[in-house]
Amino acid sequence: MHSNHLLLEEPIRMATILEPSKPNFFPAMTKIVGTLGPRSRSVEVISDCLKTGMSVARFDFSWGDADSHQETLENLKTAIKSTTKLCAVMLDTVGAEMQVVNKRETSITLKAEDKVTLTPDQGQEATSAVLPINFAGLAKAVKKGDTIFVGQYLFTGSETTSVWLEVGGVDEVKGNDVVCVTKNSATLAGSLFTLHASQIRIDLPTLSEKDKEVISTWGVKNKIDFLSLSYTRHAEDVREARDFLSKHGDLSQTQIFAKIENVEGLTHFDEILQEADGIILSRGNLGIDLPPEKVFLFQKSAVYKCNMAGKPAVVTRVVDSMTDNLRPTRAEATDVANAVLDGCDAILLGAETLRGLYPVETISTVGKICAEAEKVFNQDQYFKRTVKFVGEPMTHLESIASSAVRAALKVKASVIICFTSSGRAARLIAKYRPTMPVLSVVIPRLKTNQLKWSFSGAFEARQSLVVRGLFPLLADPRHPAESTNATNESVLKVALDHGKASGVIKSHDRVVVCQKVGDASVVKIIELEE
Ligand SMILES: Nc1ncnc2c1ncn2[C@@H]1O[C@H](COP(=O)(O)OP(=O)(O)O)[C@@H](O)[C@H]1O
Ligand SMILES: C=C(OP(=O)(O)O)C(=O)O
Ligand SMILES: [K+]
Ligand SMILES: [Mg+2]
Repeated sequence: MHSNHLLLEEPIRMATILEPSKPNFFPAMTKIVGTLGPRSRSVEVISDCLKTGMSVARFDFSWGDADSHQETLENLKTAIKSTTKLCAVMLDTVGAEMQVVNKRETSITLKAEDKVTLTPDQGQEATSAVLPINFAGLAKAVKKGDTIFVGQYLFTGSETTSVWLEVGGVDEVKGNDVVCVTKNSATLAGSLFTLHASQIRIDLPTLSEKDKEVISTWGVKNKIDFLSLSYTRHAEDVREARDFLSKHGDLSQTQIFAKIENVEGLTHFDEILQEADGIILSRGNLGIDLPPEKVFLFQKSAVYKCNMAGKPAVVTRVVDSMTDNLRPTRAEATDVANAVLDGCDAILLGAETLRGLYPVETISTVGKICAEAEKVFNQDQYFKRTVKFVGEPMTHLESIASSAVRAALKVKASVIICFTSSGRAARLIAKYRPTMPVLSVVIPRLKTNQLKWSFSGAFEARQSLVVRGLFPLLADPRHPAESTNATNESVLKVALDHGKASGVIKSHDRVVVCQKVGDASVVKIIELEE
């Protein structure tokens, strides 16, 4: 992989573009989050998704009930066991999402220039003249000329099932109803339609009552690794969610990924990033809230800020057209590569895996594009920029982490092995974007919550599955966290054996190891014999 590293900033021979890539033991360093749903819930399909490279499964509670999501999760567990591929679980909230209430799930045809009334009266039937919605405050939030978008859940933008509406005049806002003019003809079809009013403050809580209920039941039961906090608009939203999680046992360890889905979230990005464990650039919704010509600017600056903060950045909605097609458009294929070059950690697939015809092929295609882009990622420039940003004096751990990456590059190591308990050291290494994989060896710690003793480590290992370049390995709890030379050596041997078995480490390879010896953090370079 790193042996045939090209630099885009240098003239490359065009013919080298066509050279087939060497197969890797893993599909890509960039991670893939797959939304599981009707097309991706059998053990067979999920197993194939895992084998192809999905490392986080997203359960989106905007649709479906807890029982069906539970069934899918049980299938995921079976698939994890049989494939021996690790996968983290992400619960995605409904949040401040406006939805059309269409109980009978009939399809509704709307014609351009016709009028349609949005009403909070959920007792009414959805027809081409009236669309009942789940939010009473719309009439107060919008004004004449505002734009409202209605699309199928996980709308791709290219289907014919979404409409743009324009809010009519003052006289057209009647009580809580909003009369709009339809701007294009379309047939709304699908099980759920979501509504998006452009650049408007929607006075709905970020954690809805349903979200709280789902987190405290489904979330607790399944010890979710990540909470994907839809429509995060302020840092306070993250603090409230954190506070809620902390009252639910194991969920105090759940990481919160703030989803930036509208201009309000974008405006408060810096403070949200400080509070959150990671960011999801929710380009589906944000992409219709922002003028199209501004979307890339948000992406580039948000990913940069996440990188400098050492927090994972997840980009959504990359290959919508693969929902119904085996090949992405050239624009989409280029977009995936650009997200990797921008520095993202993971790609989140929505409709493609949830209801698409080719969930496995999509993961495979996206993984291959990511791997190609990683080969030309300008690591040198990135590394220097990051060191400069951090400034001096660095914390000891940051200095150790960046030195490990530098040493690994200089000696052309095939992997970096990092011992960690909290996951902090491994994340810091990943922050410097080494070109080689990082095996993060998570050493369990014995902990107590006053009621019982248990081992830490499982959350920490799974949570690294969203970080670019990190490949976790959960050490046997019999290896105590208090490192002595003897335990360090025996754990290192396990990690090396694992690396050799999976093909990432070969004889005579150099390996950089980051570990504590006594009280001192050290970076050592070892050269393997046979
Ligand atoms: N059990 C362990 N054995 C050896 N070294 C460790 C262990 N846990 C962490 N380290 C090393 O200690 C330093 C601090 O890492 P960090 O991930 O912050 O550890 P912790 O989670 O224990 O605070 C790093 O150099 C890391 O590689
Ligand atoms: C992933 C997104 O959100 P949702 O949870 O609605 O799919 C998005 O808007 O890109
Ligand atoms: K959602
Ligand atoms: Mg969204």
